[in-house]
Amino acid sequence: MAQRLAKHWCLSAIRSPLQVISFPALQLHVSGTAMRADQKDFENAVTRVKLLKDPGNEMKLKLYALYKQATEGPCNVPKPGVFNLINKAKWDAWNALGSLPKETARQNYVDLVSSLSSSSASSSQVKPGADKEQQGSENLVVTSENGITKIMLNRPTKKNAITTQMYQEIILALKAASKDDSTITVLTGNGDYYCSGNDLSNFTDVLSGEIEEKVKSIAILLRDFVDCFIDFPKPLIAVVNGPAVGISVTLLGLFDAVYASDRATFHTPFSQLGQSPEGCSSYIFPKMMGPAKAKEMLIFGKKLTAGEACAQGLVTEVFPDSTFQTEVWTRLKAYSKLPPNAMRISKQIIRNMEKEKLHAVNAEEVSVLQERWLSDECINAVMNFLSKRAKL
Ligand SMILES: CCCC/C=C/CC(=O)SCCNC(=O)CCNC(=O)[C@H](O)C(C)(C)COP(=O)(O)OP(=O)(O)OC[C@H]1O[C@@H](n2cnc3c(N)ncnc32)[C@H](O)[C@@H]1OP(=O)(O)O
Repeated sequence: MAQRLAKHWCLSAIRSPLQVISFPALQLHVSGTAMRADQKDFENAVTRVKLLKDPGNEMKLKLYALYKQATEGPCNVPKPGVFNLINKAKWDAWNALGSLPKETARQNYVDLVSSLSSSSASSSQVKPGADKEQQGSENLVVTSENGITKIMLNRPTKKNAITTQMYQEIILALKAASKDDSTITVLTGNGDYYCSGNDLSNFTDVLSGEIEEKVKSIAILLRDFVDCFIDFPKPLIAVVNGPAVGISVTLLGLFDAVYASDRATFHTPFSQLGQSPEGCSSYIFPKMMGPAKAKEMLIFGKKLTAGEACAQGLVTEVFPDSTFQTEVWTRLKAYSKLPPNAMRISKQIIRNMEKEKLHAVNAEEVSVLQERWLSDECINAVMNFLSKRAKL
């Protein structure tokens, strides 16, 4: 079974030989360690490493070598043949560690993952108080100006589909925005789409035997991601500039205002994808729009127009596309001048009634999804989407 799943999810591993080096391999020899890493630290680092921005092949080899040394000790397997490029590179890296003790390798692995995590974090943070500060990455542009922090999905050629790296960057951007001196935070998309949801390639960069681990790390990421929206302390506004799909729709229930262009549509094709709802929508949508309308969306995948979404309470207000940006940003500038503490406190008093419940719903949705991602229904639906687009 595991082999069959891995075969399905493995498509994207067929590019350059070193691209298929798997992430638990990511290790480097770092000396001068202050604290000893225990087995739990090591396991956490193994989980975290899969969520990092791709650090490049050289670093992946270092991580691989340290991982092998930490778990199996010195390399004593036969050297792969000269044409077996990937395995030979991995063997060379492991063998180069000689008789490094397992504990040292484990510590070095943990230290290296920490250093990679913090450099990836600092590269996407908005500095408090920045005026028109531009941060983030190519795919996520974060700016802060006139009391408004704007987080913009910037992958228009892929309809702003969210990669695992972008989930992490959004978490960091929200954490930074919660502490900066802006009064409101806005999430929007660049191009004709607001967001096409989860990037369906997120599961494909795995090697045989790694699918369960990968799914587990994505589940942790999803839970942290949604938790950030539940806990976000300031007014959070979605500027829905075009169609929205999947998780970008379900999350809207956690925003404080949702302004939509009349070109926007709202689509949650979970059953079609063999998946199930997330973003606390299984709880918020029925409360917001009544069970009948919520089930039409979440079970049957009915796509709503902006007007319909507004009538169901998912959208605050719809604007003509031709004047959307001007009208919405004028409105937001006015809101950003309201007393920030009063807004935070009002948000808090509303959210606190339900916070615990929302965290519990999030945990339950993620646990169900984790199983769904391993189901034939889900694998077949995602493979179907990806294979239609595969360029040979
Ligand atoms: C880690 C936590 C996981 C949380 C789980 C969340 C659940 C979800 O979000 S489920 C929703 C997943 N999203 C989808 O099912 C949408 C899939 N995309 C589409 O159906 C269509 O692309 C579209 C209706 C959004 C747009 O169709 P259109 O004909 O206008 O454009 P395309 O040619 O199809 O797309 C352009 C380009 O973008 C790529 N792309 C679009 N959406 C995604 C996506 N979700 N994942 C990966 N790639 C996507 C598409 O493949 C095209 O790429 P190429 O130009 O390279 O072929």
